[in-house]
Amino acid sequence: MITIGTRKSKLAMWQTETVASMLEQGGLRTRINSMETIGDKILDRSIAKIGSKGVFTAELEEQLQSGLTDIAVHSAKDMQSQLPDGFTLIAYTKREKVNDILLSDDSSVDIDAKDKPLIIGTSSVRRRAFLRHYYPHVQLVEMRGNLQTRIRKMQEGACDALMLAYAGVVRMGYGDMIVHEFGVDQFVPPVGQGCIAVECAVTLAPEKVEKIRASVNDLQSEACLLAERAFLKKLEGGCSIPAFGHATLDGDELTLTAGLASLDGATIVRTTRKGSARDPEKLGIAVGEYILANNGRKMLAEIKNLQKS
Ligand SMILES: NCc1[nH]cc(CCC(=O)O)c1CC(=O)O
Repeated sequence: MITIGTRKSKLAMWQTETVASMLEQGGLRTRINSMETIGDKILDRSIAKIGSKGVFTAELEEQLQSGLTDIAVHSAKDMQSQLPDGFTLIAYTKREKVNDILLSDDSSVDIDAKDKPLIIGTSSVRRRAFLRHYYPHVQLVEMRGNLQTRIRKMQEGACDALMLAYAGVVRMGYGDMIVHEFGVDQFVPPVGQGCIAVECAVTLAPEKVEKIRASVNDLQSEACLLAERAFLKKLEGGCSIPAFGHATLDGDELTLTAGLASLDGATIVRTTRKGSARDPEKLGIAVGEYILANNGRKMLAEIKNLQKS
């Protein structure tokens, strides 16, 4: 029996049920133990302001630590690059499409019509920075809460469209409200987008770890995610900084595009590099070092300063 901890949100439950059914197909019995975390309860402040460290994960990790659960299922994107001591990610699912999209009730929404006013709801610092950079005519409003809440706020008039990850929107069944897909060349996705990650305590029995990996882990996703996460760790970042990183795999060759934007979108530093899939972290670290050395370190200090105020 594998006991799975998860947040209660619809997306978290969808992801957890997906992983549970992969485990069941691998011949393992499962039980789901869902809970509401601090991050789910605080909806009136942006995550960057609450302090992103573990607001969605700390309580799930307590359950892993105590042995109440064997694994926790998360959106890989929401995981800090440096997990607390004693925890590790052991499996990554095959990825959904990784790009961002615009969601709206109004199919006439056209972000490229630069003479038409457009209000977009998002609280992601990366999406805000990219929008300011590539679409300065767009007006931005803060938008938190789960997908269903955000759609309701949009329908009540808070904004014309929401900017979201394709993966979450399609998983929740709102694919028919997509009015625009952003290309990953300009809007480089955040580290981990579209992938589900399995976390456990380092004390979990190795036989269980192996069985879980055998039914859930996708080796290509894993190579990409290890490179992306090594990059983010080099920047000491999580989802509260406007960093981005997207790896793809072709045979044995990994390609990582990653970088950092300033909060106002005025400056974007990025690079693309190739490396071996046999050592994904080496590529992630090299790209992180390059970004830090090429204005990234200074930009990070400025970002942290602005977020304090
Ligand atoms: N930060 C919330 C979150 N975490 C994962 C997803 C979408 C699915 C994914 O990328 O795995 C979302 C919503 C969004 O960013 O639109």
